[in-house]
Amino acid sequence: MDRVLRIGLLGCGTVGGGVVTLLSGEVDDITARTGARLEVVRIAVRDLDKASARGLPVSRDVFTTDPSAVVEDPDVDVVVEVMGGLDPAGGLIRRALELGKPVVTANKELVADAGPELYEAARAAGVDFAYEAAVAGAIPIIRPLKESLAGDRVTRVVGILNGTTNYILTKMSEEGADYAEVLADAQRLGYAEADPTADVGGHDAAAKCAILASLAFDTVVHASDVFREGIAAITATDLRVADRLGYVVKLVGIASEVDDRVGARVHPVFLPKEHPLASVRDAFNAVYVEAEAAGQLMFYGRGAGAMPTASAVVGDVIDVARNLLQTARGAAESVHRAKAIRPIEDLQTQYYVLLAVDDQAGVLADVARTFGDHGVSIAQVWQEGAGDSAQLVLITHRAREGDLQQTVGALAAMTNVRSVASVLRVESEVFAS
Ligand SMILES: NC(=O)C1=CN([C@@H]2O[C@H](COP(=O)(O)OP(=O)(O)OC[C@H]3O[C@@H](n4cnc5c(N)ncnc54)[C@H](O)[C@@H]3O)[C@@H](O)[C@H]2O)C=CC1
Ligand SMILES: N[C@@H](CC=O)C(=O)O
Ligand code: NA
Repeated sequence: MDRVLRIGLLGCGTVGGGVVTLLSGEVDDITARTGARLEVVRIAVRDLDKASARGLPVSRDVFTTDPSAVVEDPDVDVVVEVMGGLDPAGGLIRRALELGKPVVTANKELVADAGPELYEAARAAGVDFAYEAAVAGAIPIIRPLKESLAGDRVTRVVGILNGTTNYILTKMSEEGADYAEVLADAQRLGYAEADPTADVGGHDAAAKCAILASLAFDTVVHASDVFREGIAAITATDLRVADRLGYVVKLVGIASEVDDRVGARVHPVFLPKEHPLASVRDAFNAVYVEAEAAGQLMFYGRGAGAMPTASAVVGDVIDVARNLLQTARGAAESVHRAKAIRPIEDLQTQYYVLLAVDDQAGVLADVARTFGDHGVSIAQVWQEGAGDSAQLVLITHRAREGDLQQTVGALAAMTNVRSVASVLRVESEVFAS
């Protein structure tokens, strides 16, 4: 008879539902691969009636509204956390590890906040803590960074790390879709976080960027160390200008190490249409890794949605279950070394600046002088519209972010500049460090 390993799920929303579906649909294959039958025996949810009404292939008495009961249940061998948020998820995971139960999570917010403490708790308990689903959904990227590339020196990681925003930007630029309507679609399709401001504000991508930077550079980078801008301010004009100049607008996360300092940033960029990341559309994600010996690698796939995310979660469940059967642990995170965070002001890249201006003689000269006064050189400039809707579009040469920020401050204070409507970084084919 097959050995049975019993799974306790914390949360059964988009991802949890996918996990239950996957585990119950491929029983024979999963049993063969694991060496044990995996059975979901307890599931914590907020609303019992809502959970039962979903028609998932589990009996009603599996559900509870008490997540602690799942963790504490002696019948639960492996805990899968797919409820999200810092609390109570963090405390529940700590307790599960303390009880010697391996944990699988999809919670990037928590891993970016408390990852090192949780890895340490898992190490002390001699069990696994796995989080492949937390970054870029279905795409295997945690395991490649932690294991496959352990012999190499990663220098840079660039990723489209949020499906919701990539979906929104794709629909806005290709179909002229309305921002609010596409965001509602992304929510309906199960891509968005419970609070979608985490997606559009760049917080979700910043958490993922922090996790990738920590793994790539053997250090601890928290989400708060990641410079962050979201996509809420992107306009149809920005998308049109980008297109005209041969770019697409993408929200990217970029982590790099230069001279023992780690830079980590998430913001929208103008990306050349021929860059491999430019063709990553809809809710797809991609992570582009540069390593000294391996050269360039690109990982591509679905970064959000029930089944793609469940694929990564169940892969981890099988991994930790195999280890549990052998009373072994999988690869641990490397020992962290303290590294300074590189301030965004030190970044050097090109910029696109859109200004609403008074349509009068001399304004262009005044604007150009302001750029020049701060050491920022202009590569291209033209006027769009006239009268009350006059706008100046400027593309700079490579400049220091600190100088650009000062330029923007000075522009905003000019009497003939009505507003600084947009400022976006322009990345050439080789990303700036
Ligand atoms: N939706 C997606 O495409 C992806 C989501 N994730 C992550 O997976 C996790 C879950 O996301 P979703 O399934 O989309 O969220 P969701 O909001 O659809 O589901 C959350 C579930 O947890 C339950 N829950 C939350 N707090 C609870 C509490 N205190 N007590 C009992 N039950 C509680 C809810 O009732 C619900 O069943 C999050 O950490 C998210 O960031 C990761 C990758 C992709
Ligand atoms: N809300 C996230 C889900 C996966 O992490 C996204 O849109 O990418
Ligand atoms: Na992943």
